[in-house]
Amino acid sequence: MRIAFFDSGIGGLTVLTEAMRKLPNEDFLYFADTLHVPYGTKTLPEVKRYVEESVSLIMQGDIKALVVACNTATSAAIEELRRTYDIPIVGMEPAVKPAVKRSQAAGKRVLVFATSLTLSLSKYTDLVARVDDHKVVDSMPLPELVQYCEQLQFDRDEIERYFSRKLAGIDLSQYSTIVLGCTHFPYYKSILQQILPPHIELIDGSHGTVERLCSLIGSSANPGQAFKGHIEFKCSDENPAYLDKMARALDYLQTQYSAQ
Ligand SMILES: N[C@@H](CCC(=O)O)C(=O)O
Repeated sequence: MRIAFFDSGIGGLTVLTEAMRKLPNEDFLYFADTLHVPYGTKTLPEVKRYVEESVSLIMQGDIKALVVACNTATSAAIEELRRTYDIPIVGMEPAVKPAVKRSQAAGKRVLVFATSLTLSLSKYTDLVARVDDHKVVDSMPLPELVQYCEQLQFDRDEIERYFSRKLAGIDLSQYSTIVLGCTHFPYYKSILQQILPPHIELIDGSHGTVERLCSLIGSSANPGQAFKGHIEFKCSDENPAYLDKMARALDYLQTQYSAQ
């Protein structure tokens, strides 16, 4: 039986990469909803429907656990999925709580990057209301970064120009922590580390999500071993070129990891 990963596109591969390191003996199915990517600029009813359709296809296979490796899909539909299927389902949400803790120790603010839909939904606004006692959390949607990522645009100069535009007018010295609240964004971790002031720490949810997966499937993390499992890639429009893109994106992430 395999563990399924699901995202609108290639974003969830950032979480799969972490799972391959921690669970090197598992087999995985990775499903991208290429018919409807991006999710983050669509409406809640649309995304709910796309997630339900995708997950019903995924569940036709021999699946022992599902990772919704997408903050937007999690915010929109995780409760419904958990009501419908009785296998372990792990979702993702922007890592606001640990970010607030770290920023308070430094006396600084937190900036959350996510999709427009994630930032507008109650799952996120309730989370911020719960943990942001001192009103230090600011949020910024980065829809273009999802598009760049889907085009495998990893050119440092291009991305640097994009962030200069986005962050113009923001005093980064006030921030200690940036939360990457969309699974497409960790592709840009090393570029961001080069272009942001060095005191800013980037955090994302991959590590916590895979820890949660390990505990739900009763498997202890086994890092350090080479990955020996099998990965099947699928996408909703069944485009062979996209399957190839997923393989290239996964290679890119593995190069990034091994360079760290
Ligand atoms: N992977 C993204 C979804 C991006 C999109 O489809 O707009 C997330 O974690 O939110």
